[in-house]
Amino acid sequence: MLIQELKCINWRNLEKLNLSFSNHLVILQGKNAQGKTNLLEAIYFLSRGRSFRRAKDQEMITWGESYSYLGAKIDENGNYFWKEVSIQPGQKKEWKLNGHPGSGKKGIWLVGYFPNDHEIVEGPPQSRREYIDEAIGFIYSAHAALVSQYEGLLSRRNYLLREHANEDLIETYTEKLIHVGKKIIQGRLEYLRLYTPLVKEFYARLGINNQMLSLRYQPFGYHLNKEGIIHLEKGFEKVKEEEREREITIIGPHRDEIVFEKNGKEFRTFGSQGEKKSLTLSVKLAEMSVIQLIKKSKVIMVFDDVFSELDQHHQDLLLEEILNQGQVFISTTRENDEWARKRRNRVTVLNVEKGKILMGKGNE
Ligand SMILES: Nc1ncnc2c1ncn2[C@@H]1O[C@H](COP(=O)(O)OP(=O)(O)OP(=O)(O)O)[C@@H](O)[C@H]1O
Repeated sequence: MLIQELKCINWRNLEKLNLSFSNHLVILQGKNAQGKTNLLEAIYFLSRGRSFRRAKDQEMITWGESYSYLGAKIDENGNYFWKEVSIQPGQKKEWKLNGHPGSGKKGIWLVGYFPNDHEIVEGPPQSRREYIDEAIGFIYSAHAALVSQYEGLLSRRNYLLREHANEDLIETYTEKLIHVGKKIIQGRLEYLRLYTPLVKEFYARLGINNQMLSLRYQPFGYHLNKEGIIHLEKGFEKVKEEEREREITIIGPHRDEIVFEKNGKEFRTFGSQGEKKSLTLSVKLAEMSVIQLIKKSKVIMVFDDVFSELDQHHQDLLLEEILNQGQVFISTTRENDEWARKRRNRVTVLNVEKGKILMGKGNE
């Protein structure tokens, strides 16, 4: 899958853009605050239907303007389609596929890396749960629907516990929560079976190969045996009194943890900045690989400010890794990049300056 053309009108600080991409690797080079991230955000938005910044849609509109537009021509193994979105204040964003109304989530397989993704490794358990559920939900919309159903049930059950509601009614919600919760846990376990070896492989390939990296699913307050049997019912029985006392749902997939360890020590606490960055990148590259395996399509990747915290050796390893993948957009403040110059037949360098995109020196 490739973005062949990209059009932006009134997208954050970007001037009206009409870009076409011939190379698989596009490097957006520029000083701080020029619009590099805004361009990556536009590409991400077209694929995932929202900003990676979790910003409101209206924030995308250039200050002082009344609408925003994005459009991309996508090449999917020789089949072409256009995906477009328009945003206007006070209205729902409008998606079009080949000129017809469509869904924002359909069509473009993409994985993004942005600096706030370090939360996946260093953040609280919730960051990892949200990340995994979103990664699965991007491939299987049924998983996203289950997560949203679970959140609704959880909120209702917590309300009933707070209100000391009728026991039968609470139990009805316990059953529903267990039913949906098990499906979510099963989905996560299945995903992790495919995903874990890939994370380890990329982590080693990015140059950190003298460490035993492990990734495990840690259930909270219930037993999960080796065959993947989920004993949520017994778990709920055990915490019944405590739940009534604390007036909140204590166990379930909303409390589980996905633990990354290096040599048996938790990564979150013991990883160096560089190691954490390499792990976050491995996590994203593995996500890309899973999509490729399942969807049988090359995945577009966007990497924002990817080089900071990595030494030259690890930067080069990453670039070599990336060059073997699908279409990749990278933003960097590195100027006149030696690496890109050496490979200019395979790399397009674009300079981003005050919202304008200019052909970079590496292409001359
Ligand atoms: N809706 C908007 N309208 C106009 N400008 C905006 C809007 N939203 C953000 N900006 C501005 O866009 C500018 C560029 O932001 P961007 O995050 O793309 O920078 P960047 O080139 O990635 O820089 P850095 O290297 O510092 O991350 C910022 O100065 C920001 O204030």
